[in-house]
Amino acid sequence: MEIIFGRNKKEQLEPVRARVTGKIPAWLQGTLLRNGPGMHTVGETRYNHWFDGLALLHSFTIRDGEVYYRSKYLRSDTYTANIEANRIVVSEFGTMAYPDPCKNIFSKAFSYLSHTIPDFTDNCLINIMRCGEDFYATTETNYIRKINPQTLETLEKVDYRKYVAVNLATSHPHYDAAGNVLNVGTSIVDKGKTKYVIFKIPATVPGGRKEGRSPLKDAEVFCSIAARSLLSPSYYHSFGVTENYVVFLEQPFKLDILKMATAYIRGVSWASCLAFHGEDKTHIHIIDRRTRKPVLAKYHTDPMVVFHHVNAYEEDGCLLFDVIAYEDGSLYQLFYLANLNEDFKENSRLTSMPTLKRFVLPLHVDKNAEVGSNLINLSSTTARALKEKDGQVYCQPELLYEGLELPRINYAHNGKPYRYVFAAGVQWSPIPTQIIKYDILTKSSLKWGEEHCWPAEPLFVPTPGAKDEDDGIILSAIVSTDPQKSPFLLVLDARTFTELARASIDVEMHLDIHGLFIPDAGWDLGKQAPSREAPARAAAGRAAPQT
Ligand SMILES: CC1=C(/C=C/C(C)=C/C=C/C(C)=C/C=O)C(C)(C)CCC1
Ligand SMILES: [Fe+2]
Repeated sequence: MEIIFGRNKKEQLEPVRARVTGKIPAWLQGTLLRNGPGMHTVGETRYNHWFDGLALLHSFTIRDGEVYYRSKYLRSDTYTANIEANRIVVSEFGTMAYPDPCKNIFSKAFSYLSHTIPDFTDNCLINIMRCGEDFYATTETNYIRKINPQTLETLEKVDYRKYVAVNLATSHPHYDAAGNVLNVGTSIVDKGKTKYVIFKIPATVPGGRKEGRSPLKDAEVFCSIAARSLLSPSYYHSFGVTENYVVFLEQPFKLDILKMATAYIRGVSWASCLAFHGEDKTHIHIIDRRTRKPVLAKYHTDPMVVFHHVNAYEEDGCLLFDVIAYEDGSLYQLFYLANLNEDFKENSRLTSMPTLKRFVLPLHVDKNAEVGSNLINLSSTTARALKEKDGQVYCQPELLYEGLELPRINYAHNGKPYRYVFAAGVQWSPIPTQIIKYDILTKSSLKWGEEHCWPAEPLFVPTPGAKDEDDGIILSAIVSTDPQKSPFLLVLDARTFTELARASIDVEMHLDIHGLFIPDAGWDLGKQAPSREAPARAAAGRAAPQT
């Protein structure tokens, strides 16, 4: 398992042409851009956790039935500092690092103090975010790194704190039809308050964006939600949106700020400051996007841990939202590299299965409804919302499917009624062994799987002009545990889940986390790729994409 997880991957700077078997649809032209950890040791030092690894970007450029692969380490400040020192000098999620090997007691004390309020890492290894014509590698701290999606070069370091007061922010933003970004971050003990801040980054600005001006300059706070506790805000990894509402879960998986403030002195990682509180509830916050204020009703459910929201929408006066839920916070424990070794099957057993759950909330709570009555009357679901004595609403979800993670949908249906969830299928371990298409309407599923194959998050790309929700293809980067088998990009027909093509790559590839597809039509050729050939010309010459 060392090969898949703990071993450092080589970057592939020159695009390599893949061996394509089957037929890639002619309309599929663009770049699949992905992010994930690639380097787990620096010099003699090693990271403890898989989420600590230095970000390795990789891309698959699909042009006229051919696929070109390349990869490059994100040149974050963290990467540069580590490489220069030839050891890990910046702390990550599961590894606390000590920059200066302190020579005397005074400098040691000073060094501790200057780290009480930590400057987090810019090792943006989780996802890719699009802001107008710009692309950023993202993690969950206050930093994002602009990248060139074509050459995978690292550009500016952006500190969210310069534009909105957040110390942490998700790497799963939402986009509206115009490309405006909506995201959530946590503002920790700022002017005596800890809050969750929902902010918007406009894709364009009136009069056009000036060359070199960061879209972040035009970011605005949309709304904020006071955290229930000043010193223990919830940890969250994503959120949901409908046409008129934002769904934010304040779950009992919490960061302990006092523990974080003393972590450096105590020699423990950020991960050790994160804990699940099974005795607490999960509070469901619903913000009206029109008034930018929380709705009056108070909703809650049992303690759970959600990393990924799938989708949310409104129907008949109700708000429905689907999430992948766990019964506790043990998932992140499974990714310690010490467990991801030969005894991996034993050490990485899921104690709580990731389950697709549907919650349904009444948007208006009838004052006259009886205490204990179910406020949901939708024939499509068994989810319930019970009125409580104090007027609060207790939500009981419908269990839809067990054993799936890394969910994706046809994003044209984001915030709207939808039917299909594309996800990675997991069984006994958090590592996906299948790709699943789950049909919420018929409660049936289709699967793709192959021996020794570990699929990445399956991404849906719609056929141009598609009318049906599943008219499109699924892209997933597959790594293999069999050293004889090359990694490949899999192209599935999203409707039937049959394989259309695979593009095998004869170079090393890493297991990634998240990413996005950039259709060629979406390129602003002038800005993004000054030296890039027009797609038609590149195709004619059957050349690898130019840099
Ligand atoms: C560095 C750092 C953090 C990093 C969290 C990370 C890196 C989470 C990764 C999650 C993934 C990959 C989930 C996959 O679905 C925290 C906890 C926000 C706290 C502050 C410092
Ligand atoms: Fe995620």
